[in-house]
Amino acid sequence: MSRIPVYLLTGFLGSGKTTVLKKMVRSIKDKGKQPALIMNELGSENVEKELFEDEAMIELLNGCICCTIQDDLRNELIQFLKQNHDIDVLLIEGTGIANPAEIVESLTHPELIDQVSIQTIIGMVDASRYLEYQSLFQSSKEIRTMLKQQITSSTLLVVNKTDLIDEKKLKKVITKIEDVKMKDAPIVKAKYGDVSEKALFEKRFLTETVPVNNHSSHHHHHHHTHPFQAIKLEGIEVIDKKSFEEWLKEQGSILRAKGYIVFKGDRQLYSFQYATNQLELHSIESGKKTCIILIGTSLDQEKIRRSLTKFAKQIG
Ligand SMILES: Nc1nc2c(ncn2[C@@H]2O[C@H](COP(=O)(O)OP(=O)(O)OP(=O)(O)O)[C@@H](O)[C@H]2O)c(=O)[nH]1
Repeated sequence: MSRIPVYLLTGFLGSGKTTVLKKMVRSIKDKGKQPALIMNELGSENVEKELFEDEAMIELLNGCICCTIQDDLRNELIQFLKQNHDIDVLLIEGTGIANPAEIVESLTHPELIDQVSIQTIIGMVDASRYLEYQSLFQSSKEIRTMLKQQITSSTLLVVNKTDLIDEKKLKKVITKIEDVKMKDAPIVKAKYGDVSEKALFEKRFLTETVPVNNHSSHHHHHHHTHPFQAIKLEGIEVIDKKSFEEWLKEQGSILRAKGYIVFKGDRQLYSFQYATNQLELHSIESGKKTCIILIGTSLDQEKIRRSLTKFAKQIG
């Protein structure tokens, strides 16, 4: 099944997300394709809804995708994709305070990862307020943390509202962003979100499914840079628990792992969560296929597949 391309837009309140979203909707429609939008508002009403009257839309109200309604996003999206087969592209705008990593989290859930393909995470930055938001005296720790999370998980950074500041201040803003952003994520300057289509739509996130028992050599070499990746490994029958933990820790560039596994000598199916070097296991009813989903930067899928093959018993 082919995955539906997904574009994520993130950025602090008022940074210009909706401005860019409108532009993206227009260019998708100009190509004769059908976009759908997911807009997430903190309040109980989405005031921007009327701007996108013609588009299929899921509204997630009364909460931020990143905290209270992550499960909602996943479930709504699963339902939505079942019912709307004519959608070509999905655009997701988080609230101004969403952490995009949490949206990536929902989209790479085992139930959803085969249906969607994140293309890029566009981080909007309000250049005219950035220094103020970073200032210890003028903002709060929460705001600084939020901005940092948004910038570190974006695969393209749009420094917007450059019309409101001078060249010197802009340079300072860009230097600060360069200090925290993902290595391969480019920075583009913009006024009213006037970023080229090429920059906005370029694929900068890779989602792949890799069968562990695939011994044939038709593995593709990706020459493009993908600063961010999600790899789904499938076809694993049982795995040795101790080796699995060690293996996860050895994969330095993994930010997050999850999936369903069965351990050697234990027929129980587990859902596992791995973050900040900690493995959490929850036994679940059988009925799900085993898989391991890895999210990280510069992952070498062939190396990962080979090292996993060493200690995992495979299906087929
Ligand atoms: N001066 C200036 N204003 C801009 C620019 N980009 C957007 N704006 C204006 O800033 C306001 C906020 O822009 P939006 O695109 O709604 O920002 P947003 O990130 O969606 O805002 P939230 O919904 O609060 O999260 C609007 O009035 C825009 O017209 C820019 O580059 N320069």
